[in-house]
Amino acid sequence: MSTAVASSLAPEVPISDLDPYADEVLSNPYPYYAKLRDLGPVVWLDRYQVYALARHDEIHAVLSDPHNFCSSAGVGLANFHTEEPWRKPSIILEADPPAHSGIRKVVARILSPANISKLRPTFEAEADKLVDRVLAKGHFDAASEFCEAYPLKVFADAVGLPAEGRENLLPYGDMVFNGFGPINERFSKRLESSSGAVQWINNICRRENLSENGLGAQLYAAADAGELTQDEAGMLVRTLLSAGLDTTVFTLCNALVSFAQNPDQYAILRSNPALARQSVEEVIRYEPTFHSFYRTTAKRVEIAGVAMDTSQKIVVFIGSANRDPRRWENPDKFDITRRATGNLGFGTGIHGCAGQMMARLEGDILLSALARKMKSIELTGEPVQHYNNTVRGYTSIPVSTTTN
Ligand SMILES: CCOc1cccc(C(=O)O)c1
Repeated sequence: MSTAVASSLAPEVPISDLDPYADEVLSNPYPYYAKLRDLGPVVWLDRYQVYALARHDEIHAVLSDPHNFCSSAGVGLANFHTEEPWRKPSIILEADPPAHSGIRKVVARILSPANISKLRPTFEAEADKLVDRVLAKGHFDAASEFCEAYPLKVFADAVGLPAEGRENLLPYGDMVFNGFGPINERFSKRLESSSGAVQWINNICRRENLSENGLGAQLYAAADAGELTQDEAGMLVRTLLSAGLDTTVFTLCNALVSFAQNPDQYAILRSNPALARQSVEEVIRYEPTFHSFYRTTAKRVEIAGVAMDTSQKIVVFIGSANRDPRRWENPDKFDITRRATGNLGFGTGIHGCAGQMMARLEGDILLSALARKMKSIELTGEPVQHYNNTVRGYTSIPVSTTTN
């Protein structure tokens, strides 16, 4: 049916045979994004039978309009109206108003700056310990020994997880983010190898396995107060563990690689560590962890004059919106002095990332701790890219560093 729709619209909608999930595209998507932007505001991806948006304004408009472009049919390629989800849909990410609103209110309170700022002293102490440890080595893998280690310690502690079993977290997140793309080999291989991780996650989200006063316990306390059911509280702990680890790990990886590849920018941060928070924003714009997400038309609707039928999947390339010259001056330059707020790296609207203040807190604290003690950083080998259908980051970043 969608092909018929597309072919009847074909004169209006440029068709592309791009495979956004091909390794060579994932390794450097930006030239492909530029081609998509130049083709037009709406493009038909023939390979996946979906509409694609690559320009900032149309993406911003779709993400800001949950009534016409819904999330309850899934925010990946799979259309929950016609296919079984591989896991129980998220009650916040894959939900629409009104069901979404009450749930979001509880999560927003628990992840609010007021609530998470209490974590700052602990996050700062852990950042100083980790920075001292890796700088004492001088040569280390900034991905495995630094960018992964920090959220797996501070965020997992904040949620209230026990120390053992955390090796399941990144593989589980990798599966979740692969699951927003096609059921390709990358996803199927991860699904086969991670059944243990799925069991572990489902078990660890249970109230009795979490610490007394962590973010997980606060979700169950909201259930005790009648704001959620106990089941919903458990599902939201799963949300925290699905969305809050791989994303911050890769954001920190992208920050370290961006600074190592732009030493002039690191020198600016070094001269003023208070710029750490602003530089996190520029990292999220320049090298967002999230690259693509989907919405589904909830009725017959038009974008940029293109008429779409209901239940049509639309992929929005967030990584392209953040490099759109129609919105950003010199978009391909990593520039921590620019005002990067308002970029779409955390999405926007009612589904804007609920954990963005947590991500900023971790990035701000770890990068300023680094900037105070590390004089320089340089790559001693090619960073090893992590290939995933939705998120971009690294699994290995060999570096050498000098201190004050
Ligand atoms: C914007 C990222 O939000 C996410 C990502 C992955 C899983 C979930 C969830 O709610 O389980 C949420």
